[in-house]
Amino acid sequence: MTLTETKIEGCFIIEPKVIYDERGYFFESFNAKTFYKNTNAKVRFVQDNESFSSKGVLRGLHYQNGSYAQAKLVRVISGNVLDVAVDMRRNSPTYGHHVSVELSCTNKKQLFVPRGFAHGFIVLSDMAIFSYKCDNYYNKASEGGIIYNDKSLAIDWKLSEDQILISEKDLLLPSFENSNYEPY
Ligand SMILES: Cc1cn([C@H]2C[C@H](O)[C@@H](COP(=O)(O)OP(=O)(O)O[C@H]3O[C@H](C)C(=O)[C@H](O)[C@H]3O)O2)c(=O)[nH]c1=O
Repeated sequence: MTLTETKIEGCFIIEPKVIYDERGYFFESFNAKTFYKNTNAKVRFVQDNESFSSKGVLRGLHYQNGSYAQAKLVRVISGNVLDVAVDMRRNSPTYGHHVSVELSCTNKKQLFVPRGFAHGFIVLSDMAIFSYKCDNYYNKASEGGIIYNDKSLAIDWKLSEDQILISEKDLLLPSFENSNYEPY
């Protein structure tokens, strides 16, 4: 397993060691000892999520506020997505900056998104199964987010506007400047 810290401190790209043989492949999708040793992240994952989405579906940009903030370890089991994490930590030197990385069943890359980030992804393949670990439970009342096409963030989602499929809820999310983000 190799871990590479991104330009945003605390946000890591993880590439597992894949073992191929005549039957197919095997890799450890999570190993606590390696993960904690290499990220020094003080997280204890308590919830796994999985979602299925068709091409063009954009889920995000979401976070949970305050004490319900979630760190996430995200990966793609099938398909190919562009995954995006936006630094919402006002005291961070990379406040308002984002990381975007293609995660796919082919590259088997994972992204560790610490607490204090808005997170989302867009499906670039015909479909995608997205699987991730969270270090805090879902809490609907604490949900927040920012609109995907916020001008100040200028995220390149790779697909054209007419290809993007987004929920009514996500279309109503506020701009980055007007977000309701509460520090954890
Ligand atoms: C997140 C979540 C949702 N739900 C229920 C609530 C709704 O009835 C249904 C779909 O929820 P939602 O539309 O919020 O799902 P996504 O748009 O995929 O939300 C996720 O999108 C981006 C990618 C994220 O990083 C977050 O994990 C999460 O906000 O699942 C649950 O029961 N538990 C949960 O942990």
